[in-house]
Amino acid sequence: MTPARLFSARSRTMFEGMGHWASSTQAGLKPSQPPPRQVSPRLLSVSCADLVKHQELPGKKPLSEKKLKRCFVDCRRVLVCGGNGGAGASCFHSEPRKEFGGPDGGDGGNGGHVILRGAQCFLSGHLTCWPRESMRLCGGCRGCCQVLVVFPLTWHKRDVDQQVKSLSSVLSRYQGFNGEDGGSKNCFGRSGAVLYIQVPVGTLVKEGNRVVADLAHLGDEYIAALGGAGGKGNRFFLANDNRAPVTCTPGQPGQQRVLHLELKTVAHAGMVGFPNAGKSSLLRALSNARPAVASYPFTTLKPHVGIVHYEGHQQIAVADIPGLIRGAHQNRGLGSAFLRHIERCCFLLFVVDLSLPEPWTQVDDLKYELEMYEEGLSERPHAIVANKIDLPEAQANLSQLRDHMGQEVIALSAVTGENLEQLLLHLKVLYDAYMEAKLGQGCKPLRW
Ligand SMILES: Nc1nc2c(ncn2[C@@H]2O[C@H](COP(=O)(O)OP(=O)(O)OP(=O)(O)O)[C@@H](O)[C@H]2O)c(=O)[nH]1
Ligand SMILES: [Mg+2]
Repeated sequence: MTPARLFSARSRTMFEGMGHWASSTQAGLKPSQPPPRQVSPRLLSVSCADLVKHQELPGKKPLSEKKLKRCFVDCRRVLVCGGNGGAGASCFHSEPRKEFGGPDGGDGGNGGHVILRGAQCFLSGHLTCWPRESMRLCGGCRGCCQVLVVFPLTWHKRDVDQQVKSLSSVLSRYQGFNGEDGGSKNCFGRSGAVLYIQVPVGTLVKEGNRVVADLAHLGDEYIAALGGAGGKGNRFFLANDNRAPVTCTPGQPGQQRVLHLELKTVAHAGMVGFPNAGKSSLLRALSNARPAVASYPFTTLKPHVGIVHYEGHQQIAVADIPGLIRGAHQNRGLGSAFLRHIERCCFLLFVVDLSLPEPWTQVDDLKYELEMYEEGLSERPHAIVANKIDLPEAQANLSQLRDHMGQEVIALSAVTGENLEQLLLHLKVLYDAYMEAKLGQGCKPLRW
């Protein structure tokens, strides 16, 4: 299938050869097969390059990586307290000509639970107990349109944009809503509303060292703290041997727990590579994500996820993981903190800087680091992407890399857009294989 991105390119030239390309790829074109004769491969490359150049959004100043990093939090310690139950009432019915009407104290309402919910939402982790005037219904995404999500009125769209896939807005303490006390005339107190804490999909919930929940899918929920039961009113204690009970019970306090939230970025493909290999440049070329690009190492300080659109509304999420170096598993460079973001990726793209001598050593080192972090991680389905093919020294290294690897190497240039379409097609092949494997196992595949 042909990536829809190619069709949605702004370049007019793209559409000239589209008809042939679409029909032939739908007939089962493999990424290794050359495109059909009628279509000039150069035309496709040029359109990708155009895409790379024209992706800047007009009028929107991109935030610096440093500022984005400040907003990115992947660990949080949270104290969650369920709402307290309301107290039962103790009173007696009384009206003219019916002086001893019996006990009519109602029960207290139950305290509200505190629930963690995996949401792929532009709002994450916002407290729902701001003053009523500042409440807004979030209709912005599938994950939370039924939930009352509240945020301060002073926040702008740009502020909430940055909350995506981060625990930065999860507060250190959440208190559930209390149940109301019972009243006279058998009035039961209202139960406290459920307090939803929106956390990004891929959040692991730990209590001590024990993993208690894994919110790996959109809409996954975990009851972090139970609300306390409401107390009983004196009407509840009415019995044959006690026609006028005065007893009523107070509400139970809500459950209190200290939880550790840990975010592991969830994406279909994870880009792994040494600093300066061109991972961020590649993500910019493939998607609308805007990670910072610069010629110094460790430009990227947090994972970025970009979406690659394909025909039929299929979307593949690609994550740009900060650069790894030798010894990353021993906390060298940016350390092992970012290795955990690779764990959740369904398949990997090893991005190699082809302009450096002996580029195969980069792949070996990367695989070693992954293996040291978690056994079997380097065995995930993967592709080797040799970047910077536009540089003269890269051409000489390519054949050596191919000989050493003994598998397909996708040589491309993230800057000029040369051969990007081969990567797009290969991504789709990896994605299809992943979907098939998941459906074969009867598991729910990750959809974006
Ligand atoms: N000539 C050429 N330069 C490239 C290409 N891709 C990336 N670069 C350059 O390589 C440098 C590093 O690119 P980045 O995309 O920031 O690399 P990165 O892998 O994200 O680096 P870190 O964020 O530090 O891990 C930049 O100066 C890019 O312009 C390419 O295909 N050709
Ligand atoms: Mg980068």
